[in-house]
Amino acid sequence: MSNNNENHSQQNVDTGVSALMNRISNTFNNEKISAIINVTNVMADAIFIVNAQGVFESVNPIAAKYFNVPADSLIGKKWQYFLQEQYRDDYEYMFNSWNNNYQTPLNHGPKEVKVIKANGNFLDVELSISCLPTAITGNIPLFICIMHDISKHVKKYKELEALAKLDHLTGVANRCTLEKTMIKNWQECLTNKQPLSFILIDIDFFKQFNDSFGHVKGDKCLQMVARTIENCLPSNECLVARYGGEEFAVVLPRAHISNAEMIAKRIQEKILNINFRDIGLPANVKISVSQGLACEYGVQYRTSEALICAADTALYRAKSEGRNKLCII
Ligand SMILES: Nc1nc2c(ncn2[C@@H]2O[C@H](COP(=O)(O)OP(=O)(O)OP(=O)(O)O)[C@@H](O)[C@H]2O)c(=O)[nH]1
Repeated sequence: MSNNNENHSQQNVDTGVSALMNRISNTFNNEKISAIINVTNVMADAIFIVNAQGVFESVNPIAAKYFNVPADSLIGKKWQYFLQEQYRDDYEYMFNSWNNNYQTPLNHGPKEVKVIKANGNFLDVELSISCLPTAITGNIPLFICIMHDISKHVKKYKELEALAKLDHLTGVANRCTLEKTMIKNWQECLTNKQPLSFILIDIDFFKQFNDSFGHVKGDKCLQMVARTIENCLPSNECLVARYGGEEFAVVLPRAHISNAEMIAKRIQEKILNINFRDIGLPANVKISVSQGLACEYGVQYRTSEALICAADTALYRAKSEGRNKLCII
C-alpha cells in the first residue's frame, strides 16, 4: 500500500477538474465511453471504471474523495490495492478468473468492503461492479464500479449491536448474550474436555433495600454489584450477565470447581464490603448475596441448561440455609 500511497497527499485532493482526466477517453478515444465518463463526473455517487486487469481507467470526483487522493493520481493503478487486505485477494481472483474465461460473469455486488484512504484510514463502502456492454466499449472489457459510503450505518450498527448485547441498567451482558456464551462455552468444554463453571448470584433481601432507600438507589446498588462481580473475574473470557431482576450469572470457562469456588468467595466478600456512602447512604448499609455454583467436568450434565439448573438448585439451597452463603452442587 505504501507504494500506492507515496504520491497521495491529502492536501492535494482534487474533487473537480482533474477528475475529468482519464485514460479511457485519451487512449481509446471512444465517444460512448467518454459520454459515460462525462456523466459519471457529474454524478453524486462514487464511480470509477477499471479495465480487465483491475487498473483504474477513470475515477469520478466523489470516488476520488472516498480514496482521499486526486483522481488522476489513481489512473493506471490497480484498484484492488485500495481495498483492505482481506478483500483484495477475492477481487484479484475474480478478475483473474474473468481474464481466464471471459464467459465468467463479472457483475458483482453490492457487497460491503473497506476502502483504504490515503491517510491509512478505512472507509466502509458498499461496492458493486458491472461489466459495461461491449456494444458501448467496442469490445474493450471495462467495468463500472459504484461505491456508497456506509460508514455512518456501520458505526450505528456496531453501536446498536453492542447495546443489544448488554443489560441497559448495569452495563453487563444481558440474558441473550449469556445464553449465546453458554452455548459456545458448552461446546468448547465438551470438545476440549475442559471444565466449565457457572455461578448464580442473588442479592439477599433486595426488596427491603428498595423499600428502605427507594428504587433509584436500588438501581445504583445493582450497578455497584455488577461492577464488583466484574472486577472479581480473572480474565476477559469470563462473563458476568444480569440473569434477572437482582440476580446475576457468571460463566467461568476452563475453571475447575476449586477455582470457581475461590472466585465466588471473593465475590461474596467484595459485595459485603461495598460502601454505599458513595450513593449517599449511611455507612452501615450493607448487602450480601447468596450463590449457587455448579461445574461441568466430564459428563455430569447433559446440556448447558442442566448445568444452569444445578446452579439454580444450589442457589435455592443457599437461600434456604440462611443467605449470605455459597452452595456448591
Ligand atoms: N431497583 C430495582 N429493583 C429491582 C429491579 N429488578 C428487580 N428489582 C427488585 O428486586 C426485588 C426482588 O425481591 P424478591 O424476589 O422478593 O427477593 P429479595 O427481597 O432479594 O429476597 P431474597 O432473594 O429471598 O433474599 C423486588 O423488590 C424487585 O422490585 C431493578 O431493575 N431495579
